[in-house]
Amino acid sequence: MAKIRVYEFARDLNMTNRELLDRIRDLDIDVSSHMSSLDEDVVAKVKSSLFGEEKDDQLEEKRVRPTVIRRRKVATPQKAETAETKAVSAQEPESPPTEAEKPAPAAEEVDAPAEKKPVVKKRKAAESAKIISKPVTKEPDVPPVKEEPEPEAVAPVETPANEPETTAAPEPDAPTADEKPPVTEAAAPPAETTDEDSTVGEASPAEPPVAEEAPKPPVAKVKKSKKDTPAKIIKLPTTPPVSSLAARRTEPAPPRSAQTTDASVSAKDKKKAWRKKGSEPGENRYGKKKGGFRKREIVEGAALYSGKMRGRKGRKGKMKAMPAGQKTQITTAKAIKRRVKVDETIVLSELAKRMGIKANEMIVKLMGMGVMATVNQTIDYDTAVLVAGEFDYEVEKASFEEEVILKKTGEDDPGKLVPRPPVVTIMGHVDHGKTSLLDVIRKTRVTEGEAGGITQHIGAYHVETEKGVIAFLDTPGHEAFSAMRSRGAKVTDIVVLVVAADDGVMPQTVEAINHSKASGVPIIVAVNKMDKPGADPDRVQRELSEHGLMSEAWGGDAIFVMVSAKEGSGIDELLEMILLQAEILELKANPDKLASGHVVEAKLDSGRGPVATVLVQEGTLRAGDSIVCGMHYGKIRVLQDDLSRTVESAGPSMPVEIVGLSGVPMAGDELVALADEKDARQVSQHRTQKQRSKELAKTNRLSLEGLFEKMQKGEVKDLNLIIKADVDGSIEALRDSLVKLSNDEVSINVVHAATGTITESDISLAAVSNAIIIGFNVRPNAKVQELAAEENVDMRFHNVIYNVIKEVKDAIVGMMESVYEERVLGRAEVRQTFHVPKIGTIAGCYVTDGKIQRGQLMRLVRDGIITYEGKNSSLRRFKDDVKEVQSGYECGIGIENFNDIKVGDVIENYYMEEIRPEVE
Ligand SMILES: Nc1nc2c(ncn2[C@@H]2O[C@H](COP(=O)(O)OP(=O)(O)OP(=O)(O)O)[C@@H](O)[C@H]2O)c(=O)[nH]1
Repeated sequence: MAKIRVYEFARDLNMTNRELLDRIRDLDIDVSSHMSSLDEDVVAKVKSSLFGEEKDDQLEEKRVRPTVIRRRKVATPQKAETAETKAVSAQEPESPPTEAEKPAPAAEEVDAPAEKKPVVKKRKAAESAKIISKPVTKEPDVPPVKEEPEPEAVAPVETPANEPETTAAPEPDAPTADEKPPVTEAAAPPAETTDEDSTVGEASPAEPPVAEEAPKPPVAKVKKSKKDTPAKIIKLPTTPPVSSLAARRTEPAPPRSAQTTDASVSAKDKKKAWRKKGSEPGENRYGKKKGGFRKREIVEGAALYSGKMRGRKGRKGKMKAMPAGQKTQITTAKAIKRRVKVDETIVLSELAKRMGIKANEMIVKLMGMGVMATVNQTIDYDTAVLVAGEFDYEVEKASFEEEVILKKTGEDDPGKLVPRPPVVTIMGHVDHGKTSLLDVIRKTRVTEGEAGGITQHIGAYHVETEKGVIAFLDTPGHEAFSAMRSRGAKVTDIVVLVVAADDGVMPQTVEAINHSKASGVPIIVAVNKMDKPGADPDRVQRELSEHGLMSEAWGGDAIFVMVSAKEGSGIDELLEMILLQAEILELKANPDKLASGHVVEAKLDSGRGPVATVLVQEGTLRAGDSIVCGMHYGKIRVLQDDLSRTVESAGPSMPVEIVGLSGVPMAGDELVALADEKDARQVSQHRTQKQRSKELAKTNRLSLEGLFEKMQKGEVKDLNLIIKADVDGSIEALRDSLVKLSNDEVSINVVHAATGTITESDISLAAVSNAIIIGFNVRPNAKVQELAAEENVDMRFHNVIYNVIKEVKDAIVGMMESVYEERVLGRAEVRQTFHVPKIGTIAGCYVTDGKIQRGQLMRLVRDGIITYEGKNSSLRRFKDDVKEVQSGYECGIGIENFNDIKVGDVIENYYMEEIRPEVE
């Protein structure tokens, strides 16, 4: 045998280097360190000395696990009987005296405290009796055991200095079968219990004498031995992983010398000892199935941190292996995922977001493609396709599921179709008597209430005649309303063309004929004003025949009816002809489904919010229905017929006014009722978004193209207009007639047109686009007026379309007559109203700005809309009549011939100043 180094020898003997060195030095052999080499004879000498000593000691072995047996030198009982042990025994009256004397409990002391040490450390030895009970009470499965406390009680004895080394000792010694007290056996917890459990269970049986263990060197040494003999320690599965960790944390290791030295004890003896513990070979020493033991292993050192054993402690303390963390992989989206859906336009940032790339990258790419775009800029579909292609993305045209949501069904089942009333549109030239004719039919006097005597917007009426029901659409007669008229024709079944017998065919008459023909709508000619002396029906027939309308009397198929709205003659015949024509048309609809129809007119009502006149074409519209109407949606709160009577439902061909929309729709917008309000909102939101993106894209394009155009045109000037009106119909009328005024020198553009009052954003837009604002039947508030003055924005207010057109026309041709410009004196807010008998309503006001003068012109503005224009009839402070009231004061204002004053209204006081045109 060659020389062997001390540490190798110690490892073979399962001893610590220090222990072995001590042994060797005890034999008077000179060794300097664990690295010293030992000769064969020295090794033999040491061995003999060691074996000789072992013979004195009892060798105790304990099978802790099926595969693990712990061996320990057992000290003599006399040595184990320390004073402390006795004390502990004395404190336990239940303990049989024999047990106290037994060496076994003392032997436990060596190991058992290892787990309990933290408790022991905190308390003095004198308190050990109290501490003793703790581990037992902690374990619900374990009944009070006399033996339990012993390890704790003894612990301080063994490590008087409370050295952490002792605490780190995790291995409870295996008691022999003989020594194990019966009580402990009964109380012993199952092997699967926690470390503490096992410690308690294993600690209770009789253990080898402590004497030899007690004076053992500090654990620091043992720790070294542990390091020196890693392989063997790993083989000992007694200590669960957590204990191993604890041992590592508390640097010094438990005294293991006994075990390590016993490692050489034959397996035969171990088995023998084991069999005594368990009644059956398949059971552990507690008679329990031993399956749980197999799973426990001691893991120490690097193994603890290896991926194999890394993991968390599962239920019952088992270590669950967890896969080692994987390196982050950069993946490329699948081809199917590299598709984005884009509407007609998309905001750049949104596209970048959908593609999962940075907006900056996209901007750079676009710049490379010659497109300058910012993050919030809208790009059209084609650009989106190109830029997405650069990033390997495909762009699909998003066909929003609007159709799916709206569930547009095809043809109705013929069995469900029932006859419906005809929808008749009355068309004709200005002042040929359309409204008068309808008046007679409806037997009302609508004409009188209209501003300027011209119909401003489409009205829809439901007329019940003796022969049947007819729905009438009263389209405005002015040329400006052509667009709306053509829209009206789409929902129209029959057109009644009114031609004044004394005037004959005029431009709008021809236009009406063309619209009707284009829509394929049959025409019934009503030759009106037959009562007039100059009436010449033959002339009308002749002129109309030139436009393809040949009367039956003249051998054609066009129906001509001679009427007089003034006298009411020929009306019945006209209605008869309409119903006859309707019969030929076989007009049918299915009333048993959700309604759909078109908006005839819409406005913002100060009290009711957005109000739309709709003509139901199919199905039945009911109060409470969820609807989507153009870009708006809502739930119908109120349904009213043309006579303002609340109705529950409206069937096909029934015009009704609806309240409950989120905004004011446009005339001609389609209305669809949906089963779910959520769907309605979704469709509306989608439409709004689409519209916004369209406008944004348009604005961007326009600015560039406009610049180019300007350069091309050279001297040509643009007149930009912003139109704000109370109702949509007026906007269309104004837009059409104003744009038509464009000539070679001036190009008129409507940059923005919307319903509602003039807002601050309108002023901003006018400022940047150098536009003139035309307010039709609307008034801005004081703040907006101030802003307009600041920005030098010209605002023009009118309530007759003709006047607007004339003003603009005159301005273009440079023939402006002296104009009267209004000068606002001041405004007062209505805070209270009083009714004074014989006088009417008096508004209790507070003058907010300027001053109010008696007898001056005034207008009543409610929610930005002009409700009334007239004069203030009275002005009082307290009971005195005054000429004027300055701002900051309260006053009472009476309005001439007007009593419908409400709290919150604003009274605007003004006068007209004549402005002479400047002579160039
Ligand atoms: N003598 C006579 N006058 C009529 C008759 N019908 C209408 N008028 C008059 O003709 C004028 C115009 O009538 P409206 O009904 O307003 O004509 P309109 O076509 O509706 O006009 P717009 O709304 O501007 O398109 C009014 O002064 C009526 O009194 C009629 O049968 N006989």
